[in-house]
Amino acid sequence: MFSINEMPSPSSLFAAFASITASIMFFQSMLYQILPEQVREPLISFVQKLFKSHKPPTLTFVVDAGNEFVGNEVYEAAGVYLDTLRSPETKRLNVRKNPKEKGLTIRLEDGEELIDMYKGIEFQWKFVCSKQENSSSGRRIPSNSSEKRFYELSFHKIHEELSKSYIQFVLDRAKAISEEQRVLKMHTLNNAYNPYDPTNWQSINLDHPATFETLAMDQKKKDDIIDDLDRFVKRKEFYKKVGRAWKRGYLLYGPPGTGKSSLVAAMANHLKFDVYDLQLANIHRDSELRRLLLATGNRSIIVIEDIDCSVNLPDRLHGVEENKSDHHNIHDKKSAGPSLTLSGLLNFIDGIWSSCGDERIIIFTTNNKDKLDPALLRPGRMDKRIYMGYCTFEAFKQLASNYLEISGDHHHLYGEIQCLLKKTNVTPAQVAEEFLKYENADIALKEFVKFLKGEKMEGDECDSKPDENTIVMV
Ligand SMILES: Nc1ncnc2c1ncn2[C@@H]1O[C@H](COP(=O)(O)OP(=O)(O)OP(=O)(O)O)[C@@H](O)[C@H]1O
Ligand SMILES: [Mg+2]
Repeated sequence: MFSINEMPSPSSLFAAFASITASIMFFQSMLYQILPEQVREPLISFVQKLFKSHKPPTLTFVVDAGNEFVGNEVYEAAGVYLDTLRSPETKRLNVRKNPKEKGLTIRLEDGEELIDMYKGIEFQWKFVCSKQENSSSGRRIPSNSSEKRFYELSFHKIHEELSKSYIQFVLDRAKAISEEQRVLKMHTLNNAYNPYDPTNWQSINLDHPATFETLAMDQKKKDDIIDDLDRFVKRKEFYKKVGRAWKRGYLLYGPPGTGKSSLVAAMANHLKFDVYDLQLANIHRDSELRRLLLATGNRSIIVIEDIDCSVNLPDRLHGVEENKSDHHNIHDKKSAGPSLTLSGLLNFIDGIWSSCGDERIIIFTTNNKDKLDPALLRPGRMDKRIYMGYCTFEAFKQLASNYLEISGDHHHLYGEIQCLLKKTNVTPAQVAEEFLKYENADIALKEFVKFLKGEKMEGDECDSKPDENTIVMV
């Protein structure tokens, strides 16, 4: 490039250096685009090793944990994301178990390094845990610790722009991973409920096994609910655009034992939302209701079970007047002042409170829809009403598959059972109860036929002769 007696100037040296660096980068991105995934990473890392002597200028971001008041999302995300990258060279990891979580939390230990490839470019992570000698130096140190923990993220200087999209990628991945690992919580009101204590919710892990797969319900209805939920969670921008609070109300109604509570659990498991079980009978005033609702987290389902009988809410129009006249409001007798009213509840459903949070689902359950105040059922309050009815043949087959491991539509008793179910009002809970009594599927079904005959209402007889060839089409 230069003749012997012609010394290169510093600027031409720098230009040559920059052009070599750019060529290497270009070569790497080309490799990234044209090579199949399996060989891409090893080849690129080989090329990088080849040029290792040619030390590129690096830029290092320090990602610290924040302080006790304001955390650092990038730090948290890095911990979660890096746990999914293991290098064969990793020697030490920090393992913890939070009593409230199911799994282990595994993080890098001091000095451990990892290399990640993003769009063909190398990003190097290092975890550092440094002891703080002098806590009066004015630097930010968590008050209960004399250690400073942080990650160093290093990369070639020319990739500063790309590093921002890489950090966004890490944040997004960590969010998705956390969602997968999320342990759902069931929040209930404290036993020693105190209306003046804002921390009245107590939580336990929600380990309800009900899922949409195991729920006995007609498939079309199930798909309709799943679609509705999925549409709701991905429409944040839409709700904002049309000026609506991002919430959805469901009313589940039907006889006892038809799966209303099971459906709530299936919804929570499907969406990975926490559940807040709001027992209205414990709440005395609208202000308490508001306080409790404000203390609920995002991505949650607020459930009010048996809305028709949990409280006797004063009528919306007569509200306080009725309380004063000592009508039949149970709360008013306990304390003076405005008690919990239907309008308080309606305000909350209408979303006045919802500016404080996102993604809330509100579910009311009842055995008697007709007893509800029509104001509760107005469109926009309860967006969807779902009837949970007596056991249909399709629901029965789902239960037979869950409890007796019978799959498909074939069993010589199915024809008779289908006929009997049409003439009987049995709930899925009763069917489940019968199935639990037997371990052998054939015996269970035979006994179940006897049970149905006992429950059967007057009407046509069903053919009780076993028919080996019955294939039931649904
Ligand atoms: N549709 C269903 N699918 C699967 N299991 C069901 C279904 N319905 C009821 N069960 C079984 O019966 C039990 C009781 O059902 P669940 O508590 O969901 O009924 P519910 O409609 O909420 O009753 P209630 O009106 O008394 O609150 C459940 O634990 C479950 O085992
Ligand atoms: Mg229930």
